[in-house]
Amino acid sequence: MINTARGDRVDMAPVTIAIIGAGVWGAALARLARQNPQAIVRLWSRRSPESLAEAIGGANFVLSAVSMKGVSDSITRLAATEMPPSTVLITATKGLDAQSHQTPSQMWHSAFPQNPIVVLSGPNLSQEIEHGLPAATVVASYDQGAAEAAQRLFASNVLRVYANLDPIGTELGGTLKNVMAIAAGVCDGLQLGTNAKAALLTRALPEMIRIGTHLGAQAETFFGLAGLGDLLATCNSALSRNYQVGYGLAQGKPLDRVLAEIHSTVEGINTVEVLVAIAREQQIPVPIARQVHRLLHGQITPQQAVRALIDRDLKQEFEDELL
Ligand SMILES: NC(=O)C1=CN([C@@H]2O[C@H](COP(=O)(O)OP(=O)(O)OC[C@H]3O[C@@H](n4cnc5c(N)ncnc54)[C@H](O)[C@@H]3O)[C@@H](O)[C@H]2O)C=CC1
Ligand SMILES: O=C(CO)COP(=O)(O)O
Repeated sequence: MINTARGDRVDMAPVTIAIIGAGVWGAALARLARQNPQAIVRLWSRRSPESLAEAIGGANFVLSAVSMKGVSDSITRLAATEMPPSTVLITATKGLDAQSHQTPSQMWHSAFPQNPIVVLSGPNLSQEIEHGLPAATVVASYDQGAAEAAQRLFASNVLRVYANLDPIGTELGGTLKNVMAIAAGVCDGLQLGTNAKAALLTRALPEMIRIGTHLGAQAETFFGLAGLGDLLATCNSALSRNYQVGYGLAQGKPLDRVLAEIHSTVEGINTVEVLVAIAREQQIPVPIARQVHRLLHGQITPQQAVRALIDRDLKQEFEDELL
């Protein structure tokens, strides 16, 4: 049991964390880590005056909060430093690699097989975190000690942190829900109502589980904060950039205009490509993701996407589910 009441850490020695990627999520995570009086927090970006080697020097934790497109490059940069194998690597990216279809934690593990790898993911809209609103998140690792160290580091009176032993499931919950958030934005943008939204989110979860378990996740993880929790947060918030994409498309705007207006990372756009490719190869039913994919490629209108989902062959509710 870890005592973190009111942010006090009775059992914690000073620790240093270097955060790579000073986007909105990296900045919010730095703010969260600074809640811990025992933490020395360094936030590094490609524009920082100091080198990456200097930024990570003596760090107990190195956390990557770069977008998916920056993960390979960040790995290459870090590999050129002399990071010791004891450094705990935390990944907070929600995406899938377009070429290898790997998750970020799998990529980090391939590059640094000796370092403990922790995934940090949950229903954590950065703007709410920046406003100091309370939230909960998950740190997951095959190395329980590393997950618990990350838990002690981030737990505070504004963040409740749970640990688990399923990094892939934790990571994929946050990644796959981005595709569903695009669909949810369409649903709200078309003003389809609460019944339709409940149906969409309920059917989204087994779709995420089918792909997630194929990729090595445990099904039960999708019922936790990093799965259902993040699905609910992202699909119900206009703060979500993925949701904003769906909402904008439902208003008849072209995708390039919607993306120009958002002017930030929208991971669901690339994730749906990987998700649909895996589903095709493995013949995994992902009807919502398929419609999102067709919509983003301009092959159908938002209205046609809704119609296509409703017109599917009738079936048993749990016929091909894993649960
Ligand atoms: N914003 C949010 O509410 C949350 C975001 N995330 C995830 O965190 C990741 C980052 O998202 P945001 O910070 O929101 O996006 P952002 O667009 O604000 O920042 C992305 C950051 O990645 C950096 N980056 C990109 N390529 C890089 C490279 N080659 N080397 C070094 N840095 C590079 C950019 O410079 C930028 O600082 C995404 O995977 C996102 O899904 C996760 C939880 C919450
Ligand atoms: O992952 C998030 C919240 O948990 C952020 O969602 P967006 O990337 O859609 O803004």
